[in-house]
Amino acid sequence: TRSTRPQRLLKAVRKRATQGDPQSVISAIDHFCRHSEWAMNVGDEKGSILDSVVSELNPEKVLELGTYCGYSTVRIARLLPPGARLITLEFNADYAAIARQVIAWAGLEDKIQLVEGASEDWIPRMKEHFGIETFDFVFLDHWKHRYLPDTKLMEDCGLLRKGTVLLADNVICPGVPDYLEYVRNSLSYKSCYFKSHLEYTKAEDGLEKSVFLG
Ligand SMILES: O=C(NCCCCc1cc2ccncc2s1)c1cc(-c2ccc(F)cc2)cc(O)c1O
Ligand SMILES: [Mg+2]
Repeated sequence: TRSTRPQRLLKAVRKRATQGDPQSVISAIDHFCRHSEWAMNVGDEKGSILDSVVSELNPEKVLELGTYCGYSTVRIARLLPPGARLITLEFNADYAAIARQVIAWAGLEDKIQLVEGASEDWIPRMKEHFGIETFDFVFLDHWKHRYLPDTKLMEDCGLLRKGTVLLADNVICPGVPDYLEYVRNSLSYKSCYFKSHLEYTKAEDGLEKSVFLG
């Protein structure tokens, strides 16, 4: 049967990228998505904004909601200090299987824990299951209708602390109006918008960075 797009993306990584070299994995995926097939990775333009937010924060404990093929997982993990840990949640088992292999090709398995399942099921179990107190950084890139309920769930589960940074992808396209309204009007967040473009296209999109004030 015909291969899937994530399978073809992984094949391009193995063909073009060097094992143990995260930057070459990132470049290989961007090349594949620009020249072969579009895929919903955060991409190189928004990815540079993601890089600068992570580099400035130097987080120890990171949560990513929505792994897909592991592109942003690799982007974030390559910048983390030794001993830092990234937990990434993926609902789709086929995506998770590809992401594990992309992460392994980049040589970043030791920093990353990929968990299969739904955010609403796993967020309440983070503390007891992973021994997590609070997260320093959360990257939201999963179902757009789950950004707001999962943010409230993280608040209720005590997973956010004063200064925790939430960075949300796709706040314009596909768009997350209820989430934006919440983080921009809530007295518990300091929020700002980084204007950019939908990955590999000219359409407007952007990232919203929101600092939890406690
Ligand atoms: O849906 C998107 N991303 C979420 C995939 C949902 C995967 C999930 C992960 C997970 C983990 C835990 N719990 C529950 C879930 S659900 C997405 C879509 C577009 C797009 C933009 C324009 C288009 F024309 C067509 C697609 C662009 C993007 O950057 C995206 O991120
Ligand atoms: Mg996205």
